[in-house]
Amino acid sequence: MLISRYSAPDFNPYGDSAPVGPDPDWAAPRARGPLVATVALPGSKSLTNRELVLAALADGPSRLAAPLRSRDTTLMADALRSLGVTIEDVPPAPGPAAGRFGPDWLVTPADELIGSTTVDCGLAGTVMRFLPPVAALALGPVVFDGDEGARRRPMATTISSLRALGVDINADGRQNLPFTVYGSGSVEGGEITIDASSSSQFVSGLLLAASRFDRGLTLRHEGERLPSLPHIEMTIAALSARGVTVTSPEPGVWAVEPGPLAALDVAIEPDLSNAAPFLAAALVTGGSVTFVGWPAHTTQVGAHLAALLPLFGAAVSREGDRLTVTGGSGIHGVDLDLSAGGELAPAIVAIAALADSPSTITGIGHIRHHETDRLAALAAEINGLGGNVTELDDGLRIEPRPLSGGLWHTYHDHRMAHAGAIIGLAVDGVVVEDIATTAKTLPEFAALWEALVFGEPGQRAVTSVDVAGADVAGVDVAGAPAPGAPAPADADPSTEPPR
Ligand SMILES: O=C(O)C1=C[C@@H](OP(=O)(O)O)[C@@H](O)[C@H](O)C1
Ligand SMILES: C=C(OP(=O)(O)O)C(=O)O
Repeated sequence: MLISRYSAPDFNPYGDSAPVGPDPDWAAPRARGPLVATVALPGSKSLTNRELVLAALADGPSRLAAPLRSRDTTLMADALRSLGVTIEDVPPAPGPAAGRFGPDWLVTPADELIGSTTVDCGLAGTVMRFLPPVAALALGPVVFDGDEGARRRPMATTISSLRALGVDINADGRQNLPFTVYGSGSVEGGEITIDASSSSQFVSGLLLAASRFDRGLTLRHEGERLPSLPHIEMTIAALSARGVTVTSPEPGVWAVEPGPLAALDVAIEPDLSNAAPFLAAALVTGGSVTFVGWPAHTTQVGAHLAALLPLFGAAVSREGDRLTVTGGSGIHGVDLDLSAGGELAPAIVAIAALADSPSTITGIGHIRHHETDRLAALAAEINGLGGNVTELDDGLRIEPRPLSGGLWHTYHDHRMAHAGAIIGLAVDGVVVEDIATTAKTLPEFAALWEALVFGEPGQRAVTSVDVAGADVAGVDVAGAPAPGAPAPADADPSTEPPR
């Protein structure tokens, strides 16, 4: 049965006496037993923002089915519109996800990209690193700026690489936002060497636009590390699907042939990185969470969760497009190199903080440059609840300790909010600051999480956040633990930090 309890804007899960409305501080719901639920989530941020850029540079209109509607993707769409691209809501195309995630986006490229505009990057790495190469193809100046936190994110490689390609940029001596790209309508292209140690997005941003450069691009990375390789593979796969020839003659080198980008209708996969907190809930509460819409093949790094969560003690099974994570044998510490999937780190570290033995997560020095310094933020917040987390140069050492409630700061970071919610499942009195920050990639997060924890068995909670009448995302709450599921977290010392 469909119910709309959680879609009511003034729904208050804490009872009639508690305040309703946009309280920025959110009492993270505590699980009183194993959570058993089925979850469906909206589209991937990384896929939506790549396909928006590629569709804008293509040789004809492209339809994006089930795109993510969130702050990061709205900023991308608005920025492309201001460069002259038309992006309209259209009725969903027939297909398995038709209408489930609201209207499709129809992207019609401009005859000529126009500058003389300002791009608000918000805090979106994909907007600030993917769009300057596109702006270089426009005619006229394009100013790039963003949130205060965005002005701290590294941009030196974007600035220097475009300059090496002959593009005029005025950054007033800064290596960060704001800066102005003076697009001349074309980029000659050629061969350049960059250092993408602090973000794979520098590579993806150049590759996405490179087939539109007169001579294409040969890009070489030279630096101490190259994080988030799956995201670069996602870029290459998206380009190949549109007929662009991309090769990687050796690790850290990519060559993009000049030529047209084909128009293409694309169905956006659900966001598997945003699945992390929901799947973690199964592990933390000894319950069972099924994610519906898990792609058979994907370049999303969130797919690694199916291999990562068993390292902590979860059982993972798969039937068609349903991936089920079941907890119950406790949570065990892990030693893990997470360089391929730094964006999964906040959820992974939150799980590790509730484990029965220490964990060391390495290979993630670059996440100091994400929405916030995630190594410092995770250490500060877990330690603030009584934990024992030590910052390493490129990671964290987590020695689980009994945790107690308190304010969990989020630093404008959606995944810090997810991490606080995970810990709040097992610890009384965790209050997550500024839960609205989750709108960066999943505006429905709090509603879905409340449905997961407070939902009445057998009922379905849906949210319809920004598309009237659309079933944007949902949680089905099951009546009983899955067969073989363990006792409630309250009764399981391994998931219940003592206090
Ligand atoms: O290209 C992308 O869509 C992304 C690449 C990664 O960036 P980093 O390489 O900076 O970690 C990832 O963490 C980010 O969430 C999204
Ligand atoms: C690092 C992230 O975002 P961004 O795309 O802004 O870099 C993230 O979503 O975890």
